Amino acid sequence: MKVGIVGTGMVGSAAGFAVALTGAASELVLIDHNPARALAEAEDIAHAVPFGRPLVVRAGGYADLAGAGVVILAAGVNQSPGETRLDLLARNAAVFQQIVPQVMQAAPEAILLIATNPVDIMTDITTRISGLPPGRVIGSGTILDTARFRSLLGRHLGISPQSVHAYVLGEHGDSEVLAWSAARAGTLPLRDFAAQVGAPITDAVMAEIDQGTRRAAYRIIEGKGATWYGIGAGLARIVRAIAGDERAVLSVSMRANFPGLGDVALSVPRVLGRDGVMADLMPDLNAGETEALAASARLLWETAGQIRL
Ligand SMILES: NC(=O)C1=CN([C@@H]2O[C@H](COP(=O)(O)OP(=O)(O)OC[C@H]3O[C@@H](n4cnc5c(N)ncnc54)[C@H](O)[C@@H]3O)[C@@H](O)[C@H]2O)C=CC1
Ligand SMILES: CC(=O)C(=O)O
Repeated sequence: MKVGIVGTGMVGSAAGFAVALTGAASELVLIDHNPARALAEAEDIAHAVPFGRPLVVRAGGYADLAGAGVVILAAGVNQSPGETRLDLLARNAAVFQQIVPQVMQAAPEAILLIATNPVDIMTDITTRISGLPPGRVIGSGTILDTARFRSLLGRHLGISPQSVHAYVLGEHGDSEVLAWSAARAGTLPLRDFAAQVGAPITDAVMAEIDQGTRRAAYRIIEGKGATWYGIGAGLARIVRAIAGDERAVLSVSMRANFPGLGDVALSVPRVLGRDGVMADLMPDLNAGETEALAASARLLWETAGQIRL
């Protein structure tokens, strides 16, 4: 499958690198406002191909997206230390008003995969600008937060994150909801597994994992200016699910009806295949998690409502 990436800064190039190593695509086209950057990233990623999977990589313009199955949108500004993702909205909405029509003109059949922050609102905006069915405009949403949650739970339990089945829901941002009550490890409910291995989930453990997940981006940005490896791998994972028609269950963002509110883009676990989102799966939540998810949805709905297109 041909994959395009618009915005080849840290996130876009990390996604391209992960696609090259995992074989999620057969052809990669890199586009950036700064053509020299796209050219340099294409050349650098091409040098990883002999160590990865067969792939043709090149820099190009929008017309080169023709025939792409997925186009990743990672263009725009990122957070400076102390900024929230929502602080980026006005600047990145202006960027998307410029790029989405050009992508649509060149590749009307493509599934759009949004990484730019605030990713849920950018997914909402892209759905509205493109006119595509919502299931074909996918935000990376909480795929990264879910990976962070699983990684910390796996470390606490002494098992691989691949054996942890837990999700982060709602906003990819400060109001996100860690779905503790639906979490499982191996075949067991999380707390039963934790008791068996002598690593109980105490309030202190929950607080530490919550902050470790929710505040991860802030810590990394403080230390090295931006985050890119985790999201690059997450974007490649989504591309692979689509390209292989995998029907994989991943927590991603999409504009959909939220009960009692209306249409809003946020993350729940969703089934992903060749045509994009095939189904939404709402985990069993306790009362506190249900309330937190409704609050996250309301925040996103109100913020998206402020954007005039
Ligand atoms: N969804 C997620 O989980 C994550 C999202 N992000 C977000 O991804 C976005 C990109 O972050 P970075 O790659 O670190 O930023 P970056 O500054 O390294 O790269 C952004 C790229 O976008 C390009 N660009 C800007 N305007 C453009 C336009 N009109 N057309 C084409 N290209 C344009 C720039 O030239 C630059 O190369 C940010 O909004 C960041 O917050 C970052 C990490 C995780
Ligand atoms: C920057 C960002 O959104 C993240 O690393 O979660």
